[in-house]
Amino acid sequence: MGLWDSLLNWLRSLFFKQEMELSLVGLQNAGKTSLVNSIATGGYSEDMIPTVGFNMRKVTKGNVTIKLWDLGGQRRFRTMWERYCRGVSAIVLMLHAFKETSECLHVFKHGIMNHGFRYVVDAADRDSVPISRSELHELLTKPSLIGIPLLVLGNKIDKSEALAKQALVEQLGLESLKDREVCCYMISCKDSVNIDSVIDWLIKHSKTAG
Ligand SMILES: Nc1nc2c(ncn2[C@@H]2O[C@H](COP(=O)(O)OP(=O)(O)OP(=O)(O)O)[C@@H](O)[C@H]2O)c(=O)[nH]1
Ligand SMILES: [Mg+2]
Repeated sequence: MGLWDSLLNWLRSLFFKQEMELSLVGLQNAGKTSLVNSIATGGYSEDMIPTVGFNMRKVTKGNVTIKLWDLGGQRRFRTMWERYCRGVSAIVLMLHAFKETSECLHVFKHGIMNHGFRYVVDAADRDSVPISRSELHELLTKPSLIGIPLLVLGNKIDKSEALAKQALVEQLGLESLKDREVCCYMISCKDSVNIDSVIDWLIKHSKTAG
């Protein structure tokens, strides 16, 4: 980048500061805190501690300061989601979407957990799409959240059992959401797949600071 371009960018950043606030919701183990780390530093770790309550992180990308409310996904924290979604520029729903294979169903129907088996998923993972669907639709019925754009992120596409985007959109019933903008990306925090698209989407939804 030339000196002139750098100077222009610097001037632009002085005059066009943007800011946004968003809330990350989704079941436990979906990868919400991993996404925050990925956006903030590009780092990734297998050893994550479940979020208790919530964390707030501020991340700056170019001219945009993003205030992220990273909410705990365990059942006892889900009643807080609505409070932290009020007035934000966007709601981000994250989930790990795994398809149910016939072998997988067999394992669960017969209550066998064979650790040599290729599709070893725990019960919470197996149910994550239907539970995410009902939590999402319940959240979005709240009058305080009408019209807030929704970004759905299907995480962990590095895994072979990950669902395809179309299947995820259908299983979450996203097409029935008519009162707001809805967008969906399939991502991997582990392999940094589509994290750039997520950041671009967020930046497009920021507002000029008042
Ligand atoms: N394979 C794979 N694992 C991931 C990915 N993203 C996150 N994980 C793993 O998923 C686990 C849970 O990640 P967290 O970021 O703590 O999940 P969370 O949604 O913040 O969970 P709560 O805070 O309990 O709501 C961790 O072991 C991560 O390493 C991914 O893209 N691929
Ligand atoms: Mg977390």
